[in-house]
Formats: sequence, C-alpha cells, structure tokens
Amino acid sequence: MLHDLLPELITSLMGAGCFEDAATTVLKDMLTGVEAALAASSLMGQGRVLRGVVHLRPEGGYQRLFGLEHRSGARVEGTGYLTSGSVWRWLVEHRCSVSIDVQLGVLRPWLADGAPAHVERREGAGLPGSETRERMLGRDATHVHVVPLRAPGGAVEGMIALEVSCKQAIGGELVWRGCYELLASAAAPYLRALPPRPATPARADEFLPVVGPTTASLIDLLRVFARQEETILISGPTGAGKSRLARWCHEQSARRGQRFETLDLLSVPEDLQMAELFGWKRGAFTGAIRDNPGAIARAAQGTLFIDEVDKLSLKAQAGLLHVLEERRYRPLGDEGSERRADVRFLIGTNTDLRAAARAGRFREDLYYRINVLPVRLPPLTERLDEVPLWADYMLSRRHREGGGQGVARIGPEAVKLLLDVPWPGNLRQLDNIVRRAYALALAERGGPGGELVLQRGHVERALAYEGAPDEGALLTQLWRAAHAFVQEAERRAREGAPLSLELVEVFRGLVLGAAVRRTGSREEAFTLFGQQQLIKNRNHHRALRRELDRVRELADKLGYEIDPDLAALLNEEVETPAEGR
Ligand SMILES: Nc1ncnc2c1ncn2[C@@H]1O[C@H](COP(=O)(O)OP(=O)(O)OP(=O)(O)O)[C@@H](O)[C@H]1O
Repeated sequence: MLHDLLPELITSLMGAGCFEDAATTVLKDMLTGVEAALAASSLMGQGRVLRGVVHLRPEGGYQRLFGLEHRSGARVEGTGYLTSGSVWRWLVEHRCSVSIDVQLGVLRPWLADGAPAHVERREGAGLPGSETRERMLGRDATHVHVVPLRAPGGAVEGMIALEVSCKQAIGGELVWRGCYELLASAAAPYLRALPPRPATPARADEFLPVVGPTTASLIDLLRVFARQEETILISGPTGAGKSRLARWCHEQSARRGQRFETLDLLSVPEDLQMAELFGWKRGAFTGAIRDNPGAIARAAQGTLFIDEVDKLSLKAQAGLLHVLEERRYRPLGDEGSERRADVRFLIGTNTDLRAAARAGRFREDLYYRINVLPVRLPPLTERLDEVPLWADYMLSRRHREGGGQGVARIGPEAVKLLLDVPWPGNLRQLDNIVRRAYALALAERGGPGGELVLQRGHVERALAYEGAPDEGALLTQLWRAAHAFVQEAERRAREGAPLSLELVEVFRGLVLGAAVRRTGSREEAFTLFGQQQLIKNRNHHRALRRELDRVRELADKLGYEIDPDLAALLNEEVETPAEGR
C-alpha cells in the first residue's frame, strides 16, 4: 500500500538536495503504486505505466517541470510532457484530484484519498481539448491521473500527472487505488522549497546572448516549452526582454526558418486591432484601399508574437479566442469561408492578466486559453547576477558597431555602481546607460580607437541623464498620442461631428499648462521654451489664456472627465492678471 511508503518517502525527501531529487523520489513511489493497482485489478497484464510528471506552476508562471518515464524497463528522466491547460484550470478551481479518459475526453474528479466522486463531466471547463488529447494519445497515454500540489493555504501551486496506457480500459473504469494526494501533500513543501539542480552552463546564443545563473533553469524550461506547439505566455516588466525571448523561442521551435511576426498592440489603435490581426479585403472599411493579409497570414507556418495582449479590446479578445480554439479566422470584409491559421502563438504582457480577468477587463476564457505555458521573466533587480554580463555584452556590441578595435570592458568600480541601480526600465534602461556611458568615454578620449575601459565616472554621468526623457521615447509617445487623436476624430466623424484640425494645436496648450503646473510660475514656464520676449512685453498671460482656451474647447467637445491636475489649471486660468499691450 502507498501508505506504507510514507515514512520512507519523508526520510528521502529530507535528504533531497534539489527539486529534481524530491520529484524523482515521489514519482517513483507513485508510479510503483499505479503499477501495483493495475496488477491487482482485472486489467492485470493489459496496461502499462508510462510516466509521471511534476509541474510546479504557482501564480505568475511555471517554475519547474520534471518527468520520469519507463523506457526499456528502466525509469529515465524526461521533461517534454505537458498536461492540459483546461485540466489545470479545473484543478485550481476545484482543488481535488482528477482522472481523465483521454480518448473520450471524460474527466472524473476524485475525493481525497482515492474515492471517486460520482460525477462524470462530459461538458464544460476542465475537459482537455482535442489538440491536447491528440498529443496525449500520440505518446500512448489513454488515462491520466492528476493530483494537485497545494501551498500551505490550500491554493494549488502545481500538479503531478501520472500516465498509463491501457486500451482495454477506454470508456471503462481504470482503477487508481491509493493515496496519491497524501504523498503529494508530503512532497509539496520539498518540491516548492528545494532549489533546482544546478543547471548545466546554459548555452548563450545570438538570440539570447546572456543567461545568468538565476534565469538558467527558467531558460531550460522555456527551451522545453518552445518545442511544443502550445501558446506560451511571457509576462514580465517592461524592457525585461520579453520580445527578444519570444524570438529566441521561435528559433528553438520546429518552426525556425519560417517567419517570425510581432504584433505590438500598444501601437495599434483599438479600432484596427481586428484588422491588423486578421487582415482585410479592399473596401472592408473606410481607408481600406487595398487588401492586407494581416499578422496571422504574414506569420503563416511560423510564429506570431502578440505583445501587450492586455491592450486588446473586448471585441478583439473574442476574435483571438476564436482563432486560438478553432485555428480558423476570416479577414475583415472577406465573404469566403474561414482560413486555417497555421501559426504558433506567443503572447506577451507586462500586466497581471489574472487580475485583469478578475476585474472584467480581460476575458477569463481567453486568459485560461493563453495561460497554458506561462513563464514570468523577472525584473533585472531579481537577477542582478546578470547585470555585469549584460552590460559587458551591450558594451562590446556598441564597440563593434562603432568600428572600435580591441576590447571594451567595464571597470570593477563601474560594475559595482551598476549593481546598485534600481533598474525600473530593466534591460532596455541598462542598454541606454551603457550606450551613453560609452559615448561619454569616447568623447573623453577624443574618438574611437583601441581598447576602452568604462570607468565609474562614465556610468555616473550616464545615470545623471536618466531624469531627462530620451528623445526617441518622447517621439514614440507623441506618435501614440497622435494615433489616439486620430482614432477619436474617426469616431466623431462617423457620428457626424468631426473634430477640427485646429484642435490639434491643443498640444501646445497642454505643454505650456504642464510647465506652469510643474514650475509653479507662468514666467518660468515661458522661459523654459525660450519665450522671454512674450514675458518682456507682458503678453504671456494672454498667450497662455489663448492656448488654454483651446484645451478647454477640446475638453468640452470630448465631454470626458479630465485629469484633476489639468482641471485645476483650467479653472485657475479664468482670471488673468493685467497685461501689457
Ligand atoms: N536577447 C537580447 N539580446 C540583445 N538585447 C536584448 C535582449 N533582450 C533584451 N535586450 C535589450 O533590452 C531591450 C528590451 O528588450 P525587449 O524589447 O525584448 O523587452 P520587452 O520586455 O519586450 O519590453 P516591452 O514590454 O517594453 O515591450 C532591447 O531593446 C535590448 O536593448
């Protein structure tokens, strides 16, 4: 009986040095239990135990995956075995074990300690989709038993899946006798707390030039995920490297060599999201003067990375859900039948999608559909061991690009300083700092040349620029604001109340207004933009009022609630001091 194995299991777990040791221990016991149950049943000699897999995936992303399988009479490690996203969802919600008849797609919940609940769920959430079933059958699994791994508060943070091949039991009863939940509870604290086995030095490459000790196990996991066809959800703060990692996943997948497309939803106005995704036929909407294939068609046979997925409108979310489930889509304005979407989807976000789903901003079903293989890329401050490596890589790249000879390296004091920066902009910010520091070092030396060492002073000065907005980023933000403006104008035009182009000039008023609020002085605000002459003639009050009138006019026209700071400014400006002429 599995019960009898418990004391020995705990002793072994106490001696385990890493997650993989603990996973091996508990899987061995469970697989032995399944074998014994099969042998004691009427199916004796008719079924085979295939493998067990431990998944550790607390909220936020997968942390570990480990499998043990029977091969030629021996148990060997294997990791590429995923269970079903919908079963995971079911487990999180119901927190009890389930067994799945893969062929029939029947899911049977079990009560604690192996008593089957008398419910057969043939419909609704929890049933593995047909793709998942095919994948499981493809590796011979006809029956899967899934046991939750719980955190102390009861939340499910992982699962153990045991797979059996027994064609005779399809549609019938495969008996999972034993107390798998008990063993899982005993093992859960060790599985959650033990560190991963020290990873073999990760291979850096052209697409992922740095893999530090902290992310090595995450990258190993992602390498396994990349080879599947399932959707990977990459979350992480802005600038952490999600887009580059998505590209790397494509290069690790069977689709490498095919197209890799990115659809960054931050730069696509809501009205055009569906069109950008699915493409359109000429005349599908005003301005559609020729056919456009759309991102899915452009990525055909390859990979499509949809970044900032949380920016999708609810309508476009429904469209994406359809294409993820049915693998079919139709371009806008196309009267023909739906087209097949032969694309592997990778999804990026820097927000908490689960929270967005709870708040009703993101469809829950879509969240679960894309949350099959979630990974969280930590902020740079959680992987400080990578800072010197990335800085070194970025510096050498810059040096090479600039035609520099010899090596460029970072002095030890400069490295120390880099380790103290909070890095809100993550790798992107680090790259900017390194570029600036390099430019300063070059300027100091009087131009390019041979070997170069970045000193602490260079980095200090580069960091001092941080408060100042990067010109490129500023232009990008203006570009996005322009899109938002045009989108609003389009909406109004459809309603027969077009916005006047004059109102575009509202931006000047907003800038001056912001300057007044920040400096607390009209004079300082105008001086900031070189308008001393206006001040001298005491015309700046009138100029400001004119500009702010435009802002007021736009605010009235749009009828939206405006930022309280802006509202205060507009009210404050009603009275204007005496002016010159
Ligand atoms: N694998 C990489 N190789 C080279 N540079 C990288 C890599 N990953 C990140 N970087 C650096 O970090 C910057 C940000 O990376 P990336 O655009 O992938 O981040 P992100 O997480 O997708 O950001 P956002 O959420 O803002 O889209 C890059 O422009 C580059 O300077």
